[in-house]
Amino acid sequence: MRARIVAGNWKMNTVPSEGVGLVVEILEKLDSKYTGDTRVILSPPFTHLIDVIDHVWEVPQISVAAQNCHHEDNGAYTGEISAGMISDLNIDAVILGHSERRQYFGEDDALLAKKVNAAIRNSLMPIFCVGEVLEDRKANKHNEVVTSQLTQGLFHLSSEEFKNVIIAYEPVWAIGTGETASPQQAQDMHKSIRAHVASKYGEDAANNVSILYGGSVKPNNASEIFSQPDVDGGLIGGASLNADDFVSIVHAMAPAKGGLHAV
Ligand SMILES: O=C[C@H](O)COP(=O)(O)O
Repeated sequence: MRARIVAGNWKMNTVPSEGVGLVVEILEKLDSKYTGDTRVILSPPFTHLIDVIDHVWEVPQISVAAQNCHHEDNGAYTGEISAGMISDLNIDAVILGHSERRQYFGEDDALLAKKVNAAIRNSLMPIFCVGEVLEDRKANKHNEVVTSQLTQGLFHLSSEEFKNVIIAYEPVWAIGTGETASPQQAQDMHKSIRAHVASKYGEDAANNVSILYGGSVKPNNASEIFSQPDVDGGLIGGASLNADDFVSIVHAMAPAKGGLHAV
C-alpha cells in the first residue's frame, strides 16, 4: 500500500531562527511524538537542514527533504551542494524538477535525469515534480507534457530504483496563484500519471508509488483534493509556512484511505 504524505516546501522563506520556530510550532501542534498515519516531510532551505533534522529525527513519521541538489557528487562547482552532502546529514529526500527550478534556473529534463541519478546514488528519495503551464492546459496538451517529463526525467531508472521515488503533480498555473486544479482535474492527471507508470514499471509499481498534488492547497480545500482516489497527499508551498494551516492540511488526509509503507 502506498504512503500518504503531506510535504511542506518552504522555498526560499524564513531565516534559520524562524525555521526552527516553525518546526517547533509544527511539532507542538502535531504532537511531538506524532504517530499519525500520514507521513510528514519538511523541506526547509539548505541553511536550516541541520537544525530541522535535529528537531525531528526522533519522530519516525516525519522526514526532511532538501529542495535541490547538484548532479555531480563533488568537484569545482562553487556554491553548489551535492546529494551526498545532504544525505550525510541524515536527510531522506530531495525535491527535484520543481517548476521554479525549471523556469528560473533553466533545469531541463536531461539535467533532472542526472540529478535523479545523483539522489538515488546517495540514498535520497527524489520527490520528482511535473506539471504543465497554462498554455499547455488550454491547448489540451497537459497529459502529453507531464508524461514526457516523466519519461525524460525519471523513466531511465530501474524498477528497483523507481521504488524510491515520490511523484508530485503541480500544475504551474496553480502554484502560488490561489487557483487550484479542481479535484477532478487533479484526479484525472494523477490517474494518467499512474497509468503511465504502469506502462513502464507494471501495475504493482503504479499502485505503490505515492503521487502528491501541489498548487495552492490550503486548509479549506485539502480534504476534497485528498479524497480523490489517486491523490496520495500534497506538496504544500505557502500554507506550509503557517503551522496551524500546515497541521490542519496534514489532518485533512482521510485516515480511511489506506495504510502506509516505509519511506
Ligand atoms: O512546492 C510547492 C508548490 O509549488 C505549491 O506552492 P503553493 O502551495 O504556494 O501554491
